[in-house]
Amino acid sequence: MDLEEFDEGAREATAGDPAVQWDAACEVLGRLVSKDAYQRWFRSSRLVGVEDSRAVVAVPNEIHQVWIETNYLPELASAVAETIDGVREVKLVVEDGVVLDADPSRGPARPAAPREAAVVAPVAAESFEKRLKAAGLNPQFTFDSFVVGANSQFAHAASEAVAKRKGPGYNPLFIHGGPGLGKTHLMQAIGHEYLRKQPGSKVVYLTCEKFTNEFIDAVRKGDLEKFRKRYRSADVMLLDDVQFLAGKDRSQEEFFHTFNTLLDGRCQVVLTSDRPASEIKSLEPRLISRFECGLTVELQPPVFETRLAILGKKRDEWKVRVDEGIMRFLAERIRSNVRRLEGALMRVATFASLAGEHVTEERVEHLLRDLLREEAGKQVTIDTIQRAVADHFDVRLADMTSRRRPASIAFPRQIAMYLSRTLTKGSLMEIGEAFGGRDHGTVIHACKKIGSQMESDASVRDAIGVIEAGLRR
Ligand SMILES: Nc1ncnc2c1ncn2[C@@H]1O[C@H](COP(=O)(O)OP(=O)(O)OP(=O)(O)O)[C@@H](O)[C@H]1O
Repeated sequence: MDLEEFDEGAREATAGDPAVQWDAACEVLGRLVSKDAYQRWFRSSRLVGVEDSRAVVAVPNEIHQVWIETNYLPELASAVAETIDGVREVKLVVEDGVVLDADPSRGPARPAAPREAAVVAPVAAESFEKRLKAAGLNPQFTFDSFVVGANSQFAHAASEAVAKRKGPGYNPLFIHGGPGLGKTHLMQAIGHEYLRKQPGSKVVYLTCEKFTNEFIDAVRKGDLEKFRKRYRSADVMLLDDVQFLAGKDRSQEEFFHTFNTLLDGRCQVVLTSDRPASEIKSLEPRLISRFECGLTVELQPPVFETRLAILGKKRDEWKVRVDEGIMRFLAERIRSNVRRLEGALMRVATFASLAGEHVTEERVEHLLRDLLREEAGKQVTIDTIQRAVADHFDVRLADMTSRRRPASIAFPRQIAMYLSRTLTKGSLMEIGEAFGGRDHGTVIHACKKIGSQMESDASVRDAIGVIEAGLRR
């Protein structure tokens, strides 16, 4: 059937008037997309009709078709499904010879016969929110709500590339970093984007703890087949906190097979962990190498400007009022964990609204004393580095500052100097002073030596990685 025939057939088959139905759909659409997006992309579109539970929407040209298909299909589908009885799919077709008119003052665009079949989008009866919920996703965790800083630039770009299927071999994508730094947020943003662009895709988010518990349950009930089917048929699998697999041999075995099936079936897998795969204790080597065969990215703690931007974003999202000065105070004092930063903002905002008074820094200091004390304990100082390094190499803390020179002591001391230089703001003089009054030349020499050993010797790299991860936890 050609589309002109379809046009006629559809009109007859539809009980309602397409123009009236389109108006109703547009009313809903206007709430789902921005005013600007509505004017630009939908005002010159029209409903041709409905046939066999498929709504046919004509758009002025291919640019509209591609743009709507890529960016607004779920919203269009929801609006149409909500307002027209029995609609299960939306099809976009391109009008022939329509005048493209995005200016609302010029009246409605002139409809013409649809020319070309474009895309068929299945409309789930449920809303987008329901689909997010079914996938286990938090609706707030999107790319839009994620503030990108130097600490997260690479991880963010990789996640976007995966979501847009632009990465060549980013499978699996392995995101690691300390607690509360946005790993779950980024991972779920990928799932969110997939569902938005491909409403029919099966996105599964779950924590490794849940995976393990369900697996144990399935074994107990003799229900393994159902368990396998559920997870092995996903298009996108988002698995949070894989460090939880450490030491759980049977779960690792099952996970290994699930993982292989997913990758073989071209499912996109995204994993998060609080440390690099190679540092997860008691994790089978074959799993480590599987985890590392795609792309590994790290989230670092954000710098002051990024922390302030995150606070600004949350303040806007939550529509709360907190002074700029207090925001700066929070960004300055809470450095290691964005979740903690958010919690502090929420506490201050709640206090301000309940007490109805101007919140001073002294008041905030009192209000957040437990949190600020914990945070102060988290900060990496030359002292904490010396302790961590002495602990790791099993030497006495006093040897960090002593004059003793055997390699078994000089080497850890040089590593501690290197870490002090890279992880603290201490000057060469201050660092030298903290290591038993050594001069800045000694510190430079230690940093150069360890820096070049890091490049050539994997065991030095590993040792430093382990100490660093411990310091950040
Ligand atoms: N760059 C960011 N921009 C906006 N919000 C952020 C950012 N980073 C983290 N957050 C917020 O901080 C909170 C904690 O983030 P998330 O749960 O993703 O951390 P995580 O790294 O998975 O932590 P954990 O390892 O403890 O599970 C979330 O509410 C998230 O939205």
